[in-house]
Amino acid sequence: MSTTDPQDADIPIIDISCSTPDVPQQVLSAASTNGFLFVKQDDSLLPQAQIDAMFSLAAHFFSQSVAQKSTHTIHSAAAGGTNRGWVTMAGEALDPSHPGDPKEAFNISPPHPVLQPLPPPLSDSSAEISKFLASCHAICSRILTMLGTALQMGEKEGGETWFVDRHDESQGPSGTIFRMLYYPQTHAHGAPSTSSIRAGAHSDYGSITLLFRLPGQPGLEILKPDQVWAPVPVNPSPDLATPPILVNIGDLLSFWTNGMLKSTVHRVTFSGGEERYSMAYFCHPLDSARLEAVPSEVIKAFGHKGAEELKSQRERLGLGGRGGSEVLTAKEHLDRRLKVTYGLKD
Ligand SMILES: O=C(O)CCC(=O)C(=O)O
Ligand SMILES: [Fe+2]
Repeated sequence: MSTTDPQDADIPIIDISCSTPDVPQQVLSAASTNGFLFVKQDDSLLPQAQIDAMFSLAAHFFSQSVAQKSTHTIHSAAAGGTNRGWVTMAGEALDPSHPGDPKEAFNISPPHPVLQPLPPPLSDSSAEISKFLASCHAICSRILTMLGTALQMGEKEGGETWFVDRHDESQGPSGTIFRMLYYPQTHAHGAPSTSSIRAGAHSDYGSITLLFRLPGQPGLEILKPDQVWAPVPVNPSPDLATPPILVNIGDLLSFWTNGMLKSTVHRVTFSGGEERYSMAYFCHPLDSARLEAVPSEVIKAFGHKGAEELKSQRERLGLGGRGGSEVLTAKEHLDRRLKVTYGLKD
């Protein structure tokens, strides 16, 4: 696999704050081409100051000692349980066929109704974190509604809010998780400096992901259909004062749409001494949501064109053993993925 010119990622920038009728169609088109789109940053969606504040908070947290960070180790009771808390260097492998990723993370789930226990300095900013998560969810809901509109979801079955209804956090628990990510200087932290892979090749587990990155800290690449890795620029347009939010489709929306929406494989790669921060909001449906085909004429017309891709995706994710067609719930699906990522035993 080779790497090509940045333009090759071919990801459109869409202004979802404007509600002209063509916007849902643009979102669907991007979601079913590369599975990636840039959402133009707009303070009415999420003030830039809030994004900046979260990055500062993350930098402060990760700068602490291992002893300070490990009081809230991932999956521990102190951190609020499964998939919450601090992931140490190489503590997970997004591509399980490779060693652990040389990065750290801190996972925060949305308040139910209060936030999980947090260590300093995150604990001093609970209100800001909750506000940020709520804004992220509102952006995801807007995109999910647009997808419902463009897919012409059956009115009798719920219409354009079909997806949003299944992501209504007031109705129960979900796998939604916000991750602060830190990719330290590899040579300074004893990680393997020979590899430039900082987050192994993977597709995201949930419905949609919002990714926040910093100017001057590239590294994300997507795998194009011709098996070429294409870099995704942090800011794709000189006209934009701040980087847009990168949105990508996860496995669940791909399953849900018979493979019409693309859950594209991506990775983070960069070599050498630089450190890098990013933040990802992984939006998941309610745990109880069933991953069955959705009531959409558009998906029906798409038919089984995505079947091959979906089959290989199921195999890649180790889901083939259930006959390939058994309907999973969102929670069953997520539990399987987390087990593989963290190397958890039954
Ligand atoms: O750090 C990044 O830019 C992307 C990370 C990512 O793809 C993930 O954590 O799922
Ligand atoms: Fe990802």
